Formats: sequence, structure tokens, C-alpha cells
Amino acid sequence: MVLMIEFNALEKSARDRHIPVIFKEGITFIIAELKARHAHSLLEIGSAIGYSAMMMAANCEDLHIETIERNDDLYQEAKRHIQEASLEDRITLYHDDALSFDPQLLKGAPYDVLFIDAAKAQYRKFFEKYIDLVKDDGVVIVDNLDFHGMLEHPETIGNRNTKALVRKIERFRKWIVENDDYHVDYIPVGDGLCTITKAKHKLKLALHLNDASYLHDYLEMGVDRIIVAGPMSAYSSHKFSLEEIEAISARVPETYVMVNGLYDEHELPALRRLIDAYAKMNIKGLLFQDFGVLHYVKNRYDFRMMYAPNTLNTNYMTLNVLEDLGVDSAWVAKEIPLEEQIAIKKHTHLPIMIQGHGVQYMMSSKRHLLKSYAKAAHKEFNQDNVILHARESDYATHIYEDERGTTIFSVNKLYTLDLLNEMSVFDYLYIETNYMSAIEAIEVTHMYSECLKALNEVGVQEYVHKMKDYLPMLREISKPLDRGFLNDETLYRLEDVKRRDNHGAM
Ligand SMILES: C[S@@+](CC[C@H](N)C(=O)[O-])C[C@H]1O[C@@H](n2cnc3c(N)ncnc32)[C@H](O)[C@@H]1O
Repeated sequence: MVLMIEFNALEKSARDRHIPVIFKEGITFIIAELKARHAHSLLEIGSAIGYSAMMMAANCEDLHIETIERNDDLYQEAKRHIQEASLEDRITLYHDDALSFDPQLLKGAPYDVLFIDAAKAQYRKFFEKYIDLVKDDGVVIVDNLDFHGMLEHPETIGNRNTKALVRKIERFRKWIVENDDYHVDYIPVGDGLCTITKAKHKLKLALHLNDASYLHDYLEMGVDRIIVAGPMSAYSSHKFSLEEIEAISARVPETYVMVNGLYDEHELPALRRLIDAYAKMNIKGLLFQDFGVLHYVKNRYDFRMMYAPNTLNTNYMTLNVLEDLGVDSAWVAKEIPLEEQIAIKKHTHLPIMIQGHGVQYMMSSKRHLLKSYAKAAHKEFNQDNVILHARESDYATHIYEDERGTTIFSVNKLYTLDLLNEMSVFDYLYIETNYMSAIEAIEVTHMYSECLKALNEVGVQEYVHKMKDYLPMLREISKPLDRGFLNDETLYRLEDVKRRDNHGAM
């Protein structure tokens, strides 16, 4: 056992040389936490001269530590101290950059504890790279979240680089606190620690609202997110006025608004005015597909930004780029099979929404196709309910036209009530209510909500039991149903569409 006095000398020597080792109160808290958890394995990012690793090993008998340090001099010094203290069998030291380090080399995963104490600007990258190596009931401890009090008093920072660094720490803090997958406790000791534990992952319900008079019922059912269309929204047959949206957002903490058109230059002033108006309401997030929307919001407003193009997100690398751009969540393309959607989700940390029920978007045009056709063909029809039958096929689609152009939706509705267990890797299940009556929307949402509750709160057996009860009712209430593209190769191959129509439709 190493003597306490040696640690004091080690700490002093580090501070004299401006090597930022952890504060005494900080390491005391961590040791208490390790003991309370009976921790056996810990991964540390940022060893410096080995002070914190040795303190933890010396004070927690059964603990094995692996620690990564990229600086050569510090690595060599840490190695020497660990040898001198005869702690080599308890502490494994790696000399590498933790961001390029091959995690396969680690021996102790999954870990009880991950301790992140390296380059502060990279906290999120460290976190995302190593979080999967932490046990489900493990903990991540992050040091320096106060950054010498500067986070609370940014006006005191003169240096530009420090300012940028503080901004990055703040961004990490905000990101992790607002991330539903984790629970964060802030510990005001030393230079500010936080402990992060994994929340039980749940698939939540997001609803495209088509009638605000049932808002109360939806909230009672446990719908987590309400998505509304307003002026300048695309792909929605029901649009709310600004006053209505303000009233909805006052009642629903998770209100998202569709600002999801592709906008022309001349529309930008109106678009900016609209976003300014939303910023005065209690709106949590915006659905967008035009990057002009992201550009305008970024550094100006605090909306959560969901990238929701209808067809474009078909691989995880796109999603990772979006994440780097500050996008908070995304919707994966609906035209790819479920298997591929799940693979995408597994490779990205971005929260993903996926359609669970309702008509599916097929295509859209900025042009007014119905009006043009009516004019050219000298025909008149009820533009709210035009159904097109494709030539040489009995495949039917809704055509919907508004001031943003023309959208084509499937007539059949996608259903996934019996796939919720497979889909539970996703973050939000979206109920699309275009072409649904208010009653159909209520009843359908109720069934999904009950099945999700059973799955999330009780277990798979209870869910299967409920789902089997509900499925025949769902088929009665919401028809015609099909699997959309979940089982198909692609929408774009005629054989796939035909195969689906002949065998998959119910
Ligand atoms: C705050 S010090 C660590 C102090 C140490 N945990 C202690 O309390 O005794 C941060 C260390 O992280 C190292 N570091 C920074 N970025 C790193 C990276 N990407 N990979 C590995 N080490 C890194 C630095 O060289 C520095 O030694």
C-alpha cells in the first residue's frame, strides 16, 4: 500500500509543474463512489502522471484500472510512479491518443466506471467512443465541468481560445443534460464533477397532431412529443395558426413544429419572421429539411433541431455529419427496409424517429400539379381528397396540394403495432395522422401507447399479449393497412411494389 504522504508530494510536484491533476475533494468523492458501488473495473481517459489512478487503486482494494495517456513525457512518468508503488498488476497504462486508440486492446470491458479527465474540448467524443464499454448499471464520471468557475462567469474570460473551450464544455454539459438516454448529477466539489448513469432506453411516442381538441387525451395517454404543422410547413393536410400553436406549446413541453419546406430566396424574410415568432413561444424543437433553417437558428435560438427530409437519411455517416453540424435528432428514410434502419440506428448516437403508423409520403413537388391538371383538362374536383390510380397497376395514392406544392401519400397505412419489440432500439415512434379522422387518430394512438407502456414498463410477454388483443381492432379502425417499405428492398423497383401489393397488403 502506498503511503498518503507520497501522494501529497506527487500532487504538489504536479501542481508546481502546472500539470492539472484532480483536486483532493474530487478524488475523495470518486473513491467514496467507487467503494459504494463495489467497483471492480475502471477505465480512465487522461492519466497525466498517474496520480488519480494510483489514488483510486491504493484506496479501493479490488479495483482494476486501465488508463490512457497520449503525452509521452507524462506517460513515462506515470509508468515510473506506478512501478515504484508496485501497482502494475492493478493499473494498466496505455500510451496512445484515446480518440484513435483501438478499444479492442482493453481488457476489463464492460466497466463499472469510466472516468473522463482528458482534453476538455473533446469530452463528447470521448463519451461517445467509450460509453458502450460501460455496464448498463455503471457510471461515467467527468471532471472539470466548472472549469475554474468560468462557466458561471464567462464575462471574466479574456483569452479567445479559453472562451472557445468554455463554450465547448458548456455545449457538452447542455447536450448531456438534455439527453434522455442519461441521467446526470452535478457534484460541486473540486473543479465540478458530474456523474452520468444510463437511463433505461424507451421507445417514445410522437404524434402528428390533426385536432387540438383532443390534446388532453393524448397527454393522458402518455404521448411524449406533439408535432404540429403551421404556416410554411410541408406534407401536412392540417395546419394550425400561430395562435393555435402558441396555445398548444403552452400545454405541451415537447412541442415540435414543422418548418420542413424547401424555401425559395423570396420566402426567406417570411421564414425568418416565422422562426422569430416561434422563438417567443414555448416550442421545444423544429423539424426541418432546408439547411437555411438550421443556419438561421444556429447561434441565435435554442430550438432542438430535427432533420426530417423524407428520403435522404439512408446511412449512419450522413447522420454523424448532421450531428457535427449541431443537429439534435433525425428521421431516417422510410423507403428502406427495417433491417437497414436498425443498422443505421446502431451506428449513430443521434436520436432517431421512425414512422410507426399512418399514410406514407411517396413524393412531392414544389409545383401545383392538381391546379395545373384541372386547368389543362378543364376538370373540377374536390382537392382535399384526390386519389390517383396508377396506370397498369391498382396502386392508389392520395394527392394533396397546398401553397407549398403537391404531395403524394400512400392510401394504405403503415402499421407496426406487432413490430414494437424490434423497433424499440429507436427513440421516437411517429404516428402520422394525415387522412385520419380525429377519432381514428385517438384510437390508433391509444393502442400504440398501451402496447409501448406494456413493453417499456412490464416486458415483452405483456406487450405480446396486449398487441394480440389490439391488432384485430386496429385492422378494423385504420384501413387499408400494409407494411410500407419495411420488408421491401426499395420503393423504386416496380417488382417490389407489385410483390407488396399482391402478398403484403392486408
Ligand atoms: C487533467 S490531466 C489528467 C489528470 C489525471 N487524471 C489526474 O488527476 O491525476 C489530462 C490529461 O489528459 C491527457 N490527454 C488529453 N487528451 C488526450 C487524448 N486524446 N488521449 C489521451 N490522453 C489525453 C493530457 O495529456 C493530460 O495528461
